[in-house]
Amino acid sequence: MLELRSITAGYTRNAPVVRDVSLTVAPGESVGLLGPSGCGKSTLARVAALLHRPDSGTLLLDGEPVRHWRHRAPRDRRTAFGVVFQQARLSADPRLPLTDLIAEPLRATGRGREVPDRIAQLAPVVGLTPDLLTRRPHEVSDGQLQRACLARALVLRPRLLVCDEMTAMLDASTAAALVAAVEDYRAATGAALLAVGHDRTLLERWCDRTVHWESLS
Ligand SMILES: Nc1ncnc2c1ncn2[C@@H]1O[C@H](COP(=O)(O)OP(=O)(O)OP(=O)(O)O)[C@@H](O)[C@H]1O
Repeated sequence: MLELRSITAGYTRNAPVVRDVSLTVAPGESVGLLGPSGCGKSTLARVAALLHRPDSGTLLLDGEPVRHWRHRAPRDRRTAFGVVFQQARLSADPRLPLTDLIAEPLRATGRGREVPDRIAQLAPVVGLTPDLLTRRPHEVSDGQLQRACLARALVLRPRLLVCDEMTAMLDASTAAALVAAVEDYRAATGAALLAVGHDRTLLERWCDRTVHWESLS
């Protein structure tokens, strides 16, 4: 469903951090992307999730080339992806109670009426109790906030999840709970997964196949 062909991307012209990288994620497949810190994994993950426009190369989604990234991408393409980042605090609006944080994508796509039902479905899936849902990010732990960020990523029922070091800041039991929540969602929906990280043991246990950064270009 997702094919990255010869992607070159970066933040300044003439100094790309991703050079000529190719990677495919088949429908329903889970792919682990392993590599050392700073090699460009997150940048590639952002390109894959349509959050960062590459300098060159082609991204095919369901065989169709993607021509627009970020807010210019058509809504049905943007909402095909659910993304979870490493640092929940950087990706969570500090003013919003967790329930509104999770509901953000529904409201942004004019589906606010679905909020109560989706919150009721997702809170137990990610292990958030009702008392936590009314708290703001500064009133919960990193692990609890990451649970909310995972629920937010799932709320529109994406066909592809991109988890960028989702568990890197978490203790082992929270990490295992979040991986289990992702796998339950994938088993129920057939969604695909691109999981980025540097923990070989975790990625090899979690994913159908794990590819090393150096083998991609
Ligand atoms: N917004 C940005 N502006 C400029 N340079 C950036 C930006 N984000 C990342 N970089 C640089 O791009 C390179 C690749 O970063 P990236 O975050 O993609 O690597 P990574 O493999 O995900 O690293 P880590 O495992 O440490 O998260 C690094 O040298 C980093 O300093």
